Amino acid sequence: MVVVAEDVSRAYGERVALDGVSLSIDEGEVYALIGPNGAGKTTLVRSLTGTTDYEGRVELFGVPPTEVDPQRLGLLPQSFDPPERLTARELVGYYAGLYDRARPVEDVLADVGMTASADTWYERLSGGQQRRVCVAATLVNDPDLLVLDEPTTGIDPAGRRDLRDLLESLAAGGTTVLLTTHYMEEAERLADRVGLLAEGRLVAEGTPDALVAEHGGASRLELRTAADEDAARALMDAGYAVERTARAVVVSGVAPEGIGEVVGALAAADVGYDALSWRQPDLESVYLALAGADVTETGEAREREAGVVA
Ligand SMILES: Nc1ncnc2c1ncn2[C@@H]1O[C@H](COP(=O)(O)OP(=O)(O)OP(=O)(O)O)[C@@H](O)[C@H]1O
Repeated sequence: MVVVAEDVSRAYGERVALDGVSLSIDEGEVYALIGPNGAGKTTLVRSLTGTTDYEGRVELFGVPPTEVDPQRLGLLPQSFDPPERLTARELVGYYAGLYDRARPVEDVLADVGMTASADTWYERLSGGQQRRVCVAATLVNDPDLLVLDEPTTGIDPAGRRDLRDLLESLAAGGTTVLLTTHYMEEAERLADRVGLLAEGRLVAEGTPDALVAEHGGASRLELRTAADEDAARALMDAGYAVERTARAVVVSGVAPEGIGEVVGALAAADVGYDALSWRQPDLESVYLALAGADVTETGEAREREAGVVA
């Protein structure tokens, strides 16, 4: 095991930020920590990397975090304020200089898509470009364990995809990755295992598929109609499990091949509708079921992605 945490707790005065968290991460594994604002993700990352005090036991490569060879660890903190009057190239070069064995600066800049802007002062880069440079700084020592606290926040979708590809290829080469993210889709696609933190506790952990199967619930078929009540009644009479939300009538547990029958039941009752969308449960459903709060990727965004069926 590369990372082992046992019963890790941390309080800030009266405020309990972490409450007995245990987890372990294997070599080459990508582990994503998700959870609402204030759940304790950053506190856990800081405990695991020895950058805050904690109670409990933490070992990285079999030793306490403060004893780990810095050459083996790459850490991207949530807030990272490097000197601003340095160019991206100078900054990455500066971090490379801190290690005995560093990767060529140009290679690292290319990894994060910053070759073209390498000579721009850090302070003149966009927020997303700055985040890319910070990620580059964590890669210079070619670490065996990468710990990234919200690496993709502020990065545009194409950049997020590039970074995801990069992390995937690093993991395929044996690098162990622990990251936190508010993008459920990112955790789902990238992580071998996901841990959901809520109020300082690890409330669920597993592969994305296992979590979805266990906690994701049923598929949802959403109907937008001016005649909510008539639609709901017609579908209930036809034996469907129906729920009304503020903006839609939702039928749960309909398989894709059963959508036609739902449409038929509406037509038989002479109820029209404006739009219909179907969604299978995913990691966002798990998050909403267990942690309940807002997520960055809203339901509407997911619907646009899935496309309106009819
Ligand atoms: N330095 C600190 N002093 C006091 N309280 C803190 C400190 N750092 C974190 N906390 C509290 O600990 C709890 C956990 O915070 P933490 O930053 O670990 O959450 P998080 O899951 O990373 O949140 P976010 O998604 O917003 O980054 C919160 O209630 C927070 O207010």
